[in-house]
Amino acid sequence: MQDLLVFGRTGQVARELARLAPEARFLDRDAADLTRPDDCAAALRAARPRLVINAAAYTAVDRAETAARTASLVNSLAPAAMARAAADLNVPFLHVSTDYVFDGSGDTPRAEHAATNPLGVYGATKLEGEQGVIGAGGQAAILRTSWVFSAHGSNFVKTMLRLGAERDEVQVVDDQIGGPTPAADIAAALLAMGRAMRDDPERRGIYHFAGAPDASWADFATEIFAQAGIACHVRRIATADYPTPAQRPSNSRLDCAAIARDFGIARPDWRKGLANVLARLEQTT
Ligand SMILES: NC(=O)C1=CN([C@@H]2O[C@H](COP(=O)(O)OP(=O)(O)OC[C@H]3O[C@@H](n4cnc5c(N)ncnc54)[C@H](OP(=O)(O)O)[C@@H]3O)[C@@H](O)[C@H]2O)C=CC1
Ligand SMILES: Cc1cn([C@H]2C[C@H](O)[C@@H](COP(=O)(O)OP(=O)(O)O[C@H]3O[C@@H](C)C(=O)[C@@H](O)[C@H]3O)O2)c(=O)[nH]c1=O
Ligand SMILES: [Mg+2]
Repeated sequence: MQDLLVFGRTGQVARELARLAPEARFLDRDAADLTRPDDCAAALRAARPRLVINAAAYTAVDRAETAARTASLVNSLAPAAMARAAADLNVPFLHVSTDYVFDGSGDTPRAEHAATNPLGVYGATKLEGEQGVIGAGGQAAILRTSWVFSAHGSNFVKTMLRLGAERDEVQVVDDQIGGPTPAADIAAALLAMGRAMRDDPERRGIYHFAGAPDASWADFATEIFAQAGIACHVRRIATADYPTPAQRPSNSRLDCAAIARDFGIARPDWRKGLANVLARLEQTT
């Protein structure tokens, strides 16, 4: 895609965007540091893009609990500043957000308009980012996704492959349910949305997008070991038996009907995405 500007270069989603749209411009931390929101706005204005995607974020959920100031700059103030600059230039702005804006109560999938109530600093700063992006008043869309994995960066698949090689058993929570989502499918969805937004200035708003079928982290771990041929037993435990600094939502199910209706984008089967990621990891090791 021509004249596409992406904030982020090294992250999971950014790397998959680079595979699908190598001609785009990618700004890494040196080119645009999100702890400096004004610099990000200036970089956006200087690039004169026709479409902007923000794929950078502070994603260390537990560390965010004691780094609220940095998380707020990166996840809230920088995206808001980018969205205002994009609105001034009259170019569409796409932003990525998370299931962690919800508190995870209940056991049914949440739609876009469902009440938010983040449980931790990461989710709270991502929610403020959403509000800043929408509040900028331009043509903006937010893709809320969940449980992202890919061959790059740090994610649950790579953690399980590492632990599975070291141990006979891992203990994994079985009472948090959500949709694991391949970063490659997120990148494809963002590019499709971006094209549609450039063609139709009315297209904007919040959309949910997650892999199917919904699963627990223990289900996810079990499938990772099965596909990778690793003999490691998954002991299913309760969240209460896996204490972490930040609380995670129990119910991360996202209702993805709106993106299917408005953009024709269906939930991808994460088990196929997992096979692709394992094949790519196999090639590189
Ligand atoms: N990972 C997940 O499970 C989920 C992620 N999301 C959202 O999806 C989006 C993409 O996430 P994902 O690809 O997983 O992210 P990663 O954690 O893989 O990468 C984060 C990216 O943000 C960059 N970044 C962090 N801080 C700064 C900074 N101060 N200045 C510039 N760049 C910075 C990192 O750069 P560097 O390499 O220099 O640190 C890196 O490129 C984010 O908005 C995230 O909130 C939503 C749901 C789930
Ligand atoms: C490593 C490990 C984790 N767990 C649990 C902890 C947690 O509840 C769950 C997943 O662990 P993670 O550390 O990968 O989870 P986390 O980093 O919280 O993942 C989240 O990242 C942010 C950026 C998002 O936006 C979310 O959608 C989600 O993907 O599994 C175990 O039960 N056993 C283990 O051995
Ligand atoms: Mg993590």
